Amino acid sequence: MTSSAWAAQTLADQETGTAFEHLIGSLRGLQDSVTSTRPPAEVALAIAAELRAVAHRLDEFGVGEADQLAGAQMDYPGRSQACVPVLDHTAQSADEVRGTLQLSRFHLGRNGAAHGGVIPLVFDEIFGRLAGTDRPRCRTAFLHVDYREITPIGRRLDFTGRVERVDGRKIFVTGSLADGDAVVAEADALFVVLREGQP
Ligand SMILES: CCCCCCCC(=O)SCCNC(=O)CCNC(=O)[C@H](O)C(C)(C)COP(=O)(O)OP(=O)(O)OC[C@H]1O[C@@H](n2cnc3c(N)ncnc32)[C@H](O)[C@@H]1OP(=O)(O)O
Repeated sequence: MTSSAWAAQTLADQETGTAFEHLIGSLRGLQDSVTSTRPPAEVALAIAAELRAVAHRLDEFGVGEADQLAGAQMDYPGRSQACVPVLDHTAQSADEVRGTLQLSRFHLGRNGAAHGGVIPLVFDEIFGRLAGTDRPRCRTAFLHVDYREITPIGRRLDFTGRVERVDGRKIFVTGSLADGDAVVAEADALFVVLREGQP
C-alpha cells in the first residue's frame, strides 16, 4: 500500500463517497453520449434545460475546494474527477507504475485519434500520482510529449511511468502509452517538490 501526497483532503463516509463516484460515472457517460449523438434541435434544447435543472439542484450543496469530493477520492481509479480519464493501475510503487486506460468519444480529436491535448493530461495524471507517492507534494515544472502514432479511442491502452532520478527537490519521470505492441506516445517530465507555503 502506497500513500500519496495528493491523498484526499476530504474523506467522505463510504456511502457518500460511493454515491458521488456514481454521480461522476454518470457524468462521464453523459459526456460521451452528448459527444457521440446528433439529436434534433427540440431534443437538444429539452435536454439542455434538463441539465440546467440538474445543475441548479446541486447549487445548494456547493462547497469550497477543501471540501469537494471531485478529484479527492484517491481510492477510485478516476479519483472522482470527470476531467481526467480513468487510470486502472495494475502495479504501483513509489518508483514505477503500470496500468491501463481507455479513451472514449469525449476525448476524440479527429479521424479516430484522441485529441492531442488529452495525451499530456493523461501523462500529467500518471506522473503526478507517481511523483507524489510516498513523497511530499510536488508540481509539474515541465512535461514533454512525443506523439509517435495516433492514440486511438475505444481501445484499452497500456501506460507506464517510472521515476528516473531524484535530485534534491527535483523528480524526473518518464513514461509511455501503448496500443498493444505499438508505443503511441512517450513523455518525460520534471516535478518539483513544493516548499513550505507554495500553492
Ligand atoms: C492525484 C493528482 C495527480 C495530478 C497532479 C497534477 C500535477 C500538476 O499538474 S501541478 C499543475 C501544473 N504545474 C504548475 O502549475 C506549476 C507552476 N510552476 C510552479 O509552481 C513553480 O515554477 C515550481 C513549483 C514548479 C518550481 O518553482 P520553485 O519551487 O520556485 O522552484 P525553483 O527554485 O525555481 O526550481 C527548483 C529546481 O527546479 C528547476 N526547475 C524549475 N522549473 C523548471 C523547468 N521548467 N525546467 C527545468 N528545470 C526547472 C530549477 O532550475 C531548480 O533546479 P536546481 O535546484 O538544480 O537549481
